[in-house]
Amino acid sequence: MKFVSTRGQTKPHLFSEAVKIGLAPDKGLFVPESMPDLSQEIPTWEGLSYPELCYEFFKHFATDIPADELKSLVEKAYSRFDHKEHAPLVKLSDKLYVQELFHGPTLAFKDFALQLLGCLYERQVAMSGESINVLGATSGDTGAAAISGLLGKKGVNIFILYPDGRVSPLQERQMTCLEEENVFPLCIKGSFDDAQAALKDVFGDKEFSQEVHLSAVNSINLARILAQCVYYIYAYLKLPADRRERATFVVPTGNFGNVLAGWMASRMGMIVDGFRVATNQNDILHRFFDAGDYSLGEVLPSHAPSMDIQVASNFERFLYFSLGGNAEMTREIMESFKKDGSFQVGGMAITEFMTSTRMDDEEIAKTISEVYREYGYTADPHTACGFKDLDKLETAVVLSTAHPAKFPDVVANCTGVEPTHPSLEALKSKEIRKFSVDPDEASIKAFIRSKQ
Ligand SMILES: Cc1ncc(COP(=O)(O)O)c(C=O)c1O
Ligand SMILES: N[C@@H](CCOP(=O)(O)O)C(=O)O
Repeated sequence: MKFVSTRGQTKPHLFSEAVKIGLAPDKGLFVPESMPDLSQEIPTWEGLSYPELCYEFFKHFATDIPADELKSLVEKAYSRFDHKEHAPLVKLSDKLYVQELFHGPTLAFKDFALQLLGCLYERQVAMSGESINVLGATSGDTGAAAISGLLGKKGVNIFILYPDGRVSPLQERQMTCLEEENVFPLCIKGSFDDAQAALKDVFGDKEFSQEVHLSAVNSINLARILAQCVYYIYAYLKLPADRRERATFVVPTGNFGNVLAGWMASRMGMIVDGFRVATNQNDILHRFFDAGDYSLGEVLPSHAPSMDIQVASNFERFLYFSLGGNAEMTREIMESFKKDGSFQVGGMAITEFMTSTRMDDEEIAKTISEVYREYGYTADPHTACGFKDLDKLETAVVLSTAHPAKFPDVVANCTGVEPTHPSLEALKSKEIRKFSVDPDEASIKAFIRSKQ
């Protein structure tokens, strides 16, 4: 299996090479050259453990990694989860399920991909003998998960950009209360979009990328998306057989990596009724799926800070596939979006298979209270965005993307009970260590160089 760029100006790469590069040199995103048809295999995976399922899935993509090595990488990646099922499916009613994706080391769904990516990078460093510099941008959860996935791995420096004051206090502590010399939390003035735009400019400098062996941990990295496909298939196989094809996955959405992963799994043969993109008040994606309007607005802080995003990276992959793999058109649209901050849908079909909802802060708070009262279930503010208009769906699987204890204040206000988690409690007495940088290419490159 090879991977090509959504912008069509990069030669096809094998899995390990595409993972190492992260962003394609033509500034596009890597995607599989063709989608494997897994429709016959998926039913045979019923009953597999999470790591077993992950291995079966990755065999189709990581074709340049020997099978026994891939198996042990996957086993190691999922050894630090605190639930034996890793991604348990909780039934709230006959028609309503929640898939809990917060049982990894940093209590958010990002752990599923970043624990694995950490192991893939460790293998790469061991094989090449070259150190790497990992650069990421976060609105709260990717940063902590990336640091956890890479902690203690030899030959890796970690630089994480995040918007100062716009992640939850405990999310910030997860990134900054560490004593490791090779971890650099970099706060910037501005929004996550500013951090992500600067990061893409840094990756866009091919010479610099090669000079410092730069690697990506955001969902621009194709390994992130592929790893996230697995829990959809896991949930699908845990549903009663007669509900599977009637199910809609409801996905709290920001950078569009999570829902894209599910949608890709469906294109490989996981037959479901559809996907629901659930946004907070930063609703560019809702406006697109609802009315075909893809135009930038200002990023507004919300109760669900990790979804305070307007420029969703993975929308480019969705565009590429929806345009039938037309890289030239994808490139033109993305370039004009960068210039004008909007684009017209034109001939692109928006299907009922991907629908959307939006919630403002008032609705998020109301929903956390209602879900707690009605089902005795504590939803974090991101997960809460998924609980809208569910009566319109035959069967809903809401992805629970973060542990409520990461956002204790808003949850306690809505339920009367403060959610806690021992790993977060332990951080409260530790010292914060962070660095300030300007969110521009030159300042970030200078900082990275100064740490070589
Ligand atoms: C808790 C939480 N929920 C949902 C999302 C949105 O996921 P995605 O960016 O993949 O759309 C994020 C951030 O990515 C998050 O951290
Ligand atoms: N919400 C994310 C934003 C980055 O998304 P990613 O999936 O591209 O890493 C975060 O928590 O940082």
